[in-house]
Formats: sequence, structure tokens, C-alpha cells
Amino acid sequence: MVKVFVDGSVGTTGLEIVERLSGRPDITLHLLDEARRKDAAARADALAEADIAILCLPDEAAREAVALAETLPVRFIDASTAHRVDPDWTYGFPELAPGHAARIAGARRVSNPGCYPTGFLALVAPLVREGLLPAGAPLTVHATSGYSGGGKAMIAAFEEAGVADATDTAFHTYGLSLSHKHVPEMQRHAGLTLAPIFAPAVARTYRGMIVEVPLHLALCSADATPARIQAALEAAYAGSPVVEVARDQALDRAALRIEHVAGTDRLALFVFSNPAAGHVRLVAALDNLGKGAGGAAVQNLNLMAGLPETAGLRL
Ligand SMILES: NC(=O)C1=CN([C@@H]2O[C@H](COP(=O)(O)OP(=O)(O)OC[C@H]3O[C@@H](n4cnc5c(N)ncnc54)[C@H](OP(=O)(O)O)[C@@H]3O)[C@@H](O)[C@H]2O)C=CC1
Ligand SMILES: CC(=O)N[C@@H](CCC(=O)OP(=O)(O)O)C(=O)O
Repeated sequence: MVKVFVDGSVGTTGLEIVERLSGRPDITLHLLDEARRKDAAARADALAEADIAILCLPDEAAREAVALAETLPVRFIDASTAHRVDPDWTYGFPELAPGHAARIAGARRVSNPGCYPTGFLALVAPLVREGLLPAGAPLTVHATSGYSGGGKAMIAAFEEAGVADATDTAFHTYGLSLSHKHVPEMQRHAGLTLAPIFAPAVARTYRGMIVEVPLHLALCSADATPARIQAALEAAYAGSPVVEVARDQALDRAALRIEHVAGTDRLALFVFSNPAAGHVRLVAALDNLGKGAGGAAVQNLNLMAGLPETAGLRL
């Protein structure tokens, strides 16, 4: 039995993780009740008893949890942004590169990826690694998230008319200072020398996400073609139980919906192209709370605990 403490278990991500772990015979789940869940001493005790702690907290509280456990043997999975480019932490995207799942399995401290970077890195990292995209390529990322991506505060803003920042919008773009907190992890883990321009948005749907990287083949390496890009992605995820690369590149596909894999822990990748124009649209569909957060945390937990990688996942 693996003893798991979920810190932040009543937040949006925490609840998703608890749902996936509850009732599993291989896991003993430790949660703190409402009165003690923010109590530092109670959290420190829970950390002392756990084999693995999953942090589903704002960045500052995640750093605090790690500090509380400085001298303890507990291993961490941190769902926050706090440690995603920290060289002392292993980046928790098992499909990032060959052998990376084994690194996560042996790691003490694993940083769960951001939801948007999960889509971006799945599309771009293999192409940089295979030399189809130069490391200095000037990339742009357009993405739309369901509103649960902003946690309890954004859920309230979309669902409760009475709150201070209530909104009735159907869709809004944001990140307009062009310094979103996900950019450093996108650049670092894709192996890019130039930071991508990131244009995120939110739509009035609870969960689901589309991440898109449009590419001019003129900006790619000389031997890059849509077929080679498709083949590189298929090779990178061959046999993956979580990441799938669609083979249907039909130009007349009517639409790709934000709900495509919502409610699952899958990640679906697409290469749409017009070879004559030299235009490609790399698109990822995921659930911000699935492979974008809770599903990824459970996948990492399984790897770290030596359990079947997909146990408890919604595939
Ligand atoms: N939502 C998403 O799609 C994704 C979220 N993440 C990341 O996961 C983390 C959690 O996000 P999310 O679940 O959306 O956020 P929520 O705001 O929904 O939940 C955060 C939870 O942490 C609790 N909390 C805050 N401070 C403390 C503390 N000091 N001690 C104990 N508990 C505390 C909050 O308490 P209270 O209920 O009282 O507010 C809340 O329950 C964040 O770092 C976020 O960036 C990552 C990927 C995707
Ligand atoms: C819609 C929305 O607001 N999304 C969040 C990101 C959600 C997420 O991935 O959380 P992490 O930052 O921990 O990765 C944002 O843009 O800040």
C-alpha cells in the first residue's frame, strides 16, 4: 500500500485527484478535514506519514509544504507552477522524451506540468528533438481553456452572478502582458532558444482545452513536410496509452471541439496542413483537469510508486 497525502484536496485539482484515487486498493489516501486542512502543524504531520504527497495548492502554499518537509523522506508531486523550471525537480511529463518516464519513476520531487504546456510540449518537443523545428523557431501558441482552468475563483466568476469579478462573457482572451507564467516551462522543456508568444483564452465551458501552434513550413527545417511532422509525432507516441496522434488529416474536417477529450485523461494530437501553401496547424486537445492536471498527477504517482502507469486514469 502506498500512503498518499493530497494537500489542497478540496480545490478544483485536488478534488479531481481524490476522485481518481478513492477506492483504489493499492493506495491509502490521507486527507485533512475542513478544520485542519490549512493548519501547518497538521499538514506537517500528514507529510511525515506519507510516502508521496500531491500538492494541489497555489504556488506559495506549495513552497511552504516543501519547506515543512525539508528533513522528511516524503516524495512530492507538485501541481503548481512553483517548481516547473527548477533543476532540482523532475518535470512530470512522462512522454516528454524517451526514458523520461523512468526518470519520474525514480524521482523524489516531480513537478506536474501546466495544462497549456502539456499540449504545447506534446506537439513541439519531438519536432525540435528530431530537427524538424529549429530551436530558434519563432513560435506562437494559441490556446483556449475551460473556465475550471482558473480554479475556484474563476469557476465562481463564471457561475455566480454575485461575486466581485463575475463575468457573463462567452469567451475572452488574456495574458495580454505577454508574460504568462507558463512561458518559461514551454521554452525550457521544448528545448527552444526563443520563448514562444503565448495567447491564452477562456471559453464558457467547464473543462476542456485546445492548444494550437500554427507553423509556416518556411520557418521549419529544410526537410520538414507535413508528412514528416506527422510521422515524427506518431513515432514519439507509438504505444502510448495516453497520447494519441490522429491519422485523419482531412482538410474538410468540419471542426475540432474543445470538448473532444474533455472528461478523460487522454491527449489527442492533430497535424492539419495545406502542403501547397506550406501551412501547418499543430493542434492538441486535452482536458485541463485531466492530462492537464489530475490525470497527469495520478500517472506520475503510479510511475513513482511502481504501480501500473494508467491505474485510475480515465482513458
Ligand atoms: N485548475 C486547473 O485546470 C489546473 C490547476 N493547476 C494548478 O494546481 C494548483 C491548484 O489549482 P486549482 O485546484 O485550480 O485551485 P483552487 O483555487 O481551486 O484550489 C486551491 C486549493 O488550495 C487551498 N489552499 C490555499 N492555500 C492553502 C494553504 N496554505 N494550505 C492548504 N490549502 C490551501 C484552497 O483553499 P480554499 O478552498 O479555502 O480556497 C483551495 O482549496 C494551482 O497551483 C494551479 O495553478 C495546474 C494545472 C491545471
Ligand atoms: C484559464 C486559466 O486561468 N488558466 C490558468 C492556468 C491553469 C493551469 O494550468 O494551472 P497552472 O498555472 O498551475 O499550470 C492561467 O492561465 O493562469
